Amino acid sequence: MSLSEEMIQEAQPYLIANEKHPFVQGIIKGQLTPAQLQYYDRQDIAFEYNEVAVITALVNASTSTEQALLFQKRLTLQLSMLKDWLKREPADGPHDWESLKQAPIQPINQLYRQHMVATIPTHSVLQILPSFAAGEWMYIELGKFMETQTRVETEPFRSFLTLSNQDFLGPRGYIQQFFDIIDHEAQTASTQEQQRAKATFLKSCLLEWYFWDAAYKQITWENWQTMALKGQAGLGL
Ligand SMILES: Cc1ncc(C[n+]2csc(CCO)c2C)c(N)n1
Repeated sequence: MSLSEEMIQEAQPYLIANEKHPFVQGIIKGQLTPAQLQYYDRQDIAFEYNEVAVITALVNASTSTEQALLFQKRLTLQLSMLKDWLKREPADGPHDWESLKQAPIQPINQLYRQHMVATIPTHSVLQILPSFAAGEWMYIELGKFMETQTRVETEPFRSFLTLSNQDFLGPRGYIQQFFDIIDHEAQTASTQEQQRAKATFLKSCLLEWYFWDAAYKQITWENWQTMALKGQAGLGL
């Protein structure tokens, strides 16, 4: 079994957990509050800007010009998707990049972002790519799952986790090309390096679950602070 096949196989329990998360179920049933949706939106735009740094690092760490061009193409797509996203004006007012810069990065988002950027100093495609590819893989798989569900057809739920851009899919789609690169790089890596890459992939899958959870519960530094200073024990969020 190739390294990417091992990653995908071992990530299955995380995929199922993500499918079952009340936020994902809430998208299906159209049962999320504007505050939950707004929290997700703000945190996710900031998350995707952080991905720009990770994709840029992949361009730099590429082991062939072909790889560099693929990552560069993915980087351009990321920036154009972000541009479209920022252009949208949700009901609660415009969210241009200037005002988003003021939005605080909340705890789980910070943890996930730092997990990803921590791979950058390795200068290794095998270490950096799984941190990023896992999130992309998870969204693609959740998109396929959504197609099997009878879901609410009103916005904003209808477009959420809906596979629209075909560039991600198929044998020449981004995700398959990323897995092919992981397997190519694994050929010249030690067992320890391969295991580390897999652990990074799985940790991103776990943090995907916590990203939904943070939005569902609207976890902020402020309510963390309140809980701590009130002296309450446990994860009672
Ligand atoms: C928490 C979180 N994880 C991963 C992504 C990445 N992502 C989700 S959809 C998409 C484009 C493909 O449909 C990409 C890159 C994200 N935005 N938020």
